[in-house]
Amino acid sequence: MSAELAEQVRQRRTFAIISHPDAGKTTLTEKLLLFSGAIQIAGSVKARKATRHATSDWMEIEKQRGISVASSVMQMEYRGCTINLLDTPGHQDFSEDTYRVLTAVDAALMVIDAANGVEPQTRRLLQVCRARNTPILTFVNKMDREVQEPLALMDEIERELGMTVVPFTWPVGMAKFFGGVLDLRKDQMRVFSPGEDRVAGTEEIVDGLANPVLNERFGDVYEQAAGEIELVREAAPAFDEAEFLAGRQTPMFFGSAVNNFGVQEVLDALVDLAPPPGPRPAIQRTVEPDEGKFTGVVFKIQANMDPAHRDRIAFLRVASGKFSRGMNLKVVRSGKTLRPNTVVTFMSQKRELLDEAFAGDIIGIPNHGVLQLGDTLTEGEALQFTGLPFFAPELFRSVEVADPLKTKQLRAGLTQLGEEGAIQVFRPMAGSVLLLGAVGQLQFEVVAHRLEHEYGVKARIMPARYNVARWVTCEEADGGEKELKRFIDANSHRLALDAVDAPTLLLEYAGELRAIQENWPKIKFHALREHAGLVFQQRMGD
Ligand SMILES: Nc1nc2c(ncn2[C@@H]2O[C@H](COP(=O)(O)OP(=O)(O)OP(=O)(O)O)[C@@H](O)[C@H]2O)c(=O)[nH]1
Repeated sequence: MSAELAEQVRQRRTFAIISHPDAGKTTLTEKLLLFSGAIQIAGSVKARKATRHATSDWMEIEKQRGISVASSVMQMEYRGCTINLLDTPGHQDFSEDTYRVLTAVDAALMVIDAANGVEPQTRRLLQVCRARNTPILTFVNKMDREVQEPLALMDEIERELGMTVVPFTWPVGMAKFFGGVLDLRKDQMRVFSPGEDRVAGTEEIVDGLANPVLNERFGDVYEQAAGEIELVREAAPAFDEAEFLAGRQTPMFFGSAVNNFGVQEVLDALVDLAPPPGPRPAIQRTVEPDEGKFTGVVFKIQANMDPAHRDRIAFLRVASGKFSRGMNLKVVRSGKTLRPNTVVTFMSQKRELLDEAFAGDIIGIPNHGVLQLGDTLTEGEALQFTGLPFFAPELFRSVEVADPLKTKQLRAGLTQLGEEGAIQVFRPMAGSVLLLGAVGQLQFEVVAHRLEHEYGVKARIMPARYNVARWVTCEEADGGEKELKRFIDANSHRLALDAVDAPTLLLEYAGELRAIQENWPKIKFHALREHAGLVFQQRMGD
């Protein structure tokens, strides 16, 4: 069994695709799936695009929710590997969700629009990848358009994202003079021909980067590319696997997703360079992927489209061992046992019933609230995986029901939406009005809409005076619980409890924080907390 398991793990790649909206993530995803033969026509990937023309933002989100259950995780087979591809929501208001998706992958594919270079959302996402040392592959897209010079792009990525860039391919020209890419490793040029429906692997290949044919055929743009390559070869370091795996060095590829050009190289790089599932830290110990026993962690919860059923899908990353349908799983937090029979996988864009899954795979477990974000599932062992982040909200609202008789429904609805990670809910220690905290404005609209349609509660969402939240803790050496209680007693008027009862300081101005920190040097203030009240020390700024 363990030899089989080790082999299954070795053949797995699990990665997220990240970019600023409109860089071509959807298009690239679709082409990757086409290449691997996972789909004939990337139906649901295309469908996602159609929703973009919806009239209002939250309606769009509503529609996307349904589609994205199917399209947010995709599995494909390529060159003997099982590749799990996780999509990340493009809208920055939903970046918390994206951050959590990034905890479930072993690598990330960054798509850059060659005209726009590094954009704000790329920067934010990269910060999270860097904090976790996630290896990153870079695809520079839209070379068929008027774009930035490749040297300038390379420089920008290095400077802005703090990684060394190692080009694996180099473009010859751009826009209508885009001739193709020089493959620096295979010593050949792949010639570009436009066409959305171009079949994989049919491009013309000319051997030898210095082949005189290239100069004759492409003239100036070839000469320029050859000159740039010389510069790059002198300046850029050689590819170093350890640096790549540590997230400090990124292989860079050029292409045009819409023209199906340069996509196969990316898929090959995922197989050849991206790492298989590795060990994952839990509070109690480190878990190896090829351990015999199953363990997994819930990193995303998504409500299903059918509000009448209220079922939700918990997305679980298998951290170790093998999952088989019908096996008993212990939810470590609650001690409850689950025996999921209708676990789904996401092969070929359809939710299919799944019989088995291995470390690295993503499985979906429909449930009615038994599973929460961050939950660890095991065959019995008491284990809690760490690392699922919750960010201190930056926007706050108070929430009340129009009809006081619906108070119970409001609380129930908010509890579920909070567990799903759609919003953060705080109960102030003084007073009874609930507070909502979000990272993006759109989250409030979605919550109001869903409260009404899924829970039958018309909620009044009103301005709140807070702008800053910090989770507070105190280490044992600094007085621990006792000192924390002293702090809480003295500040209860500006403290609230979050969904897992972690005490949180709420402030109107960031400036107040400094004064409080000075007065309470033994208390730690955190902008990021992990599931189960554990805390990251690190500040993840903008
Ligand atoms: N010219 C050109 N256009 C492209 C290329 N790849 C994608 N596009 C276009 O760029 C636009 C955005 O592409 P998408 O794939 O929808 O971008 P996205 O990153 O998924 O966007 P979000 O879903 O908003 O995150 C679409 O109109 C694509 O047709 C390319 O290689 N060349």
